[in-house]
Amino acid sequence: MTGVEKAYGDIRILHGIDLEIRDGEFMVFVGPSGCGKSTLLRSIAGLEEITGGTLSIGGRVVNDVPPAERGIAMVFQSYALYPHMNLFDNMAFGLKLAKVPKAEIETAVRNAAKILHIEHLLDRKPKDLSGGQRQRVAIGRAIVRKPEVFLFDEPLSNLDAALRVRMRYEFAKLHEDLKTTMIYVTHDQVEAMTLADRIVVLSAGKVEQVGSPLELYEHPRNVFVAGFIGSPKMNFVAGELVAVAPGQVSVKLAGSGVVLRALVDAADSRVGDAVTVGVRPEHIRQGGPDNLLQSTVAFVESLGGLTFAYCPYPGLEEPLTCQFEGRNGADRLRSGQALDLHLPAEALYVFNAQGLALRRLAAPELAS
Ligand SMILES: Nc1ncnc2c1ncn2[C@@H]1O[C@H](COP(=O)(O)OP(=O)(O)OP(=O)(O)O)[C@@H](O)[C@H]1O
Repeated sequence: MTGVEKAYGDIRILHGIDLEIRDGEFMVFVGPSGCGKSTLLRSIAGLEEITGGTLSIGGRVVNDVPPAERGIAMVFQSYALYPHMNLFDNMAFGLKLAKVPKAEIETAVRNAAKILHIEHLLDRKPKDLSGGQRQRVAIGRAIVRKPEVFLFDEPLSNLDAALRVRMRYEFAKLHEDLKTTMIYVTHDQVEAMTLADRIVVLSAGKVEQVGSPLELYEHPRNVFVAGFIGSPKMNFVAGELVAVAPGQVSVKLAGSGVVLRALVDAADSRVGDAVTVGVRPEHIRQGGPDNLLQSTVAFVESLGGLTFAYCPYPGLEEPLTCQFEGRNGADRLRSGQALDLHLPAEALYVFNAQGLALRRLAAPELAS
């Protein structure tokens, strides 16, 4: 798609989206509530008419093609099953309307039911199913149509946490089996990270970045993507550049005046520039040779395998979130305890006053 725009009257929702989705790709649209991801998906489906730009599917411009002729099948968050029909009829309905021969419908529905492990439920009505089973029927209804593209709008958001994890795996498997292009909308970045071949991060109707999950995690383009991708969220600290050398900068932190070194490409940056330093909770260490912040632990959360320590620091509105492995004594951390936090230079991100990331140098020691 190129320059895709959507407005309701004067209210512009999508601001010129350029995006290419590859054949067979699992593409996830992610972003905060209201950013326009459902609108973009519905525009692809043809359920919304775009107000600018060009939308093509498989090389054919579909701007004026009705939804039923776009070769897509959409699965909604609400499942939209027909309550009075049993599962077989729910899945067969679209094919019956399209006057597909009976034997062919029978085969298609039974195949889809097999893929989704709901063969034994075909006589039941939707009300006699669990949430996860209803979700499968909704997917089954899409599968029988053999679309070129599957569109999923927050399909897991009505399910409980354990079932979401299970269904996440089922989605990944479905994609592996069918190898059909899938576009999946979610506001949950963990879902995006685990399912996607590539992720599109959207905010306020614009694309912030497109890339593989690890590209976005390791090389976010800007503060928004850095803060959105990764769990727990990246910590941010305001500061000012006090030294600029090839491949590295030194940043004086606002509030404390502590100077941290970061291995980033300093091109176009100058001493005196206002910057934001970012560090992921999982990259903070207890003690180390340099880049140290002396803090007092305010609060500890132990999850067994992992321990989170929340550590206030002068100049920070919120305490730094630090994530430690449960072993090596991290499980004995207590609130009130003094802690030297080591922020490794190669793990730091630096963003300029416009919020754009200075290019990070490869950090192989962190990749493992
Ligand atoms: N028919 C409409 N008329 C006017 N504004 C609309 C209409 N439909 C959606 N919007 C607005 O468009 C914006 C984007 O909505 P959209 O549903 O695409 O967001 P989203 O990113 O999918 O959010 P969520 O995760 O909350 O569903 C929202 O601000 C919404 O209020």
